[in-house]
Amino acid sequence: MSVLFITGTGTEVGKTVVTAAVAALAGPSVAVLKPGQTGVAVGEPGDAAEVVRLAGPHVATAELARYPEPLAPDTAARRSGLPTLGPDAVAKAVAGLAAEHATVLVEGAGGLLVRYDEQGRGLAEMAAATLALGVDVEFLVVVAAGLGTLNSTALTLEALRARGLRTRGVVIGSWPEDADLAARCNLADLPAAAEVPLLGALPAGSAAEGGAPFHAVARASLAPALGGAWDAAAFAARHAPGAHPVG
Ligand SMILES: Nc1ncnc2c1ncn2[C@@H]1O[C@H](COP(=O)(O)OP(=O)(O)OP(=O)(O)O)[C@@H](O)[C@H]1O
Ligand SMILES: C[C@H](N)[C@H](N)CCCCCC(=O)O
Ligand SMILES: [Mg+2]
Repeated sequence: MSVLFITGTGTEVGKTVVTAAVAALAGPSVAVLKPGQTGVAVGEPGDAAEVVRLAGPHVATAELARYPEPLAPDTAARRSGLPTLGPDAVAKAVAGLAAEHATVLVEGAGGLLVRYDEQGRGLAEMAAATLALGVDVEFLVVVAAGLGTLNSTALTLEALRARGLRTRGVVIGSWPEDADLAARCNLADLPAAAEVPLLGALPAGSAAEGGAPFHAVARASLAPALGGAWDAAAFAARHAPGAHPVG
């Protein structure tokens, strides 16, 4: 059983798409938990539904709190009068899912230090509470492709290390079709900035179609089993200007 907390260097960086890609490759026993969903009304599809659309109906999903306004969970809870979500409730939910599924993916809202409750606790505290229950946890950090990502990635990894939290690697959430010089250099420089491996890059547009096409893109875009090295040079060659990439 493996539990991966999926965070990012910010919001809209591609965490949901990467969560779906990891779920697509995780085999039949996989669950995705979105502890706090914001900006989505009751009954509307949120990130968990998007993962199922992309990865398939076999993915079990759960969500613990939902707030209508597209804000940080703590802010959205305060403005709506709905209860905040604390790390212990999330840890219990993760442990329950981990007892039933070989792979559990937990997608945060926004970046790592986004606050979910009045004490300012968030995904890092949720992971620590899960570890305290005896469930091993690693992080996957979803990062941007272009100029600026080296700093935001290094800051996020520094914050994880300062909290004693382990990171499996980083993944570029959306690789642009017309990658510029900075993006292409970042393929080589991200591992040094992050001090963990670059495990893949999801081409922009990957979320257009779910099911088999998405599974093919996920297979072509992520290191097998998110372990070992990922061939960034081959990826760059496949996505070089004028190339006709497959995934
Ligand atoms: N590789 C990709 N291919 C296609 N669309 C993408 C890709 N990455 C991100 N997007 C699109 O960009 C938007 C933001 O992506 P996503 O929802 O994954 O961000 P997020 O980091 O999960 O945001 P949040 O903090 O709200 O959870 C979505 O509309 C998504 O479809
Ligand atoms: C609404 C959005 N899509 C996310 N769910 C919430 C992102 C909160 C980001 C807070 C911040 O870092 O300023
Ligand atoms: Mg998301």
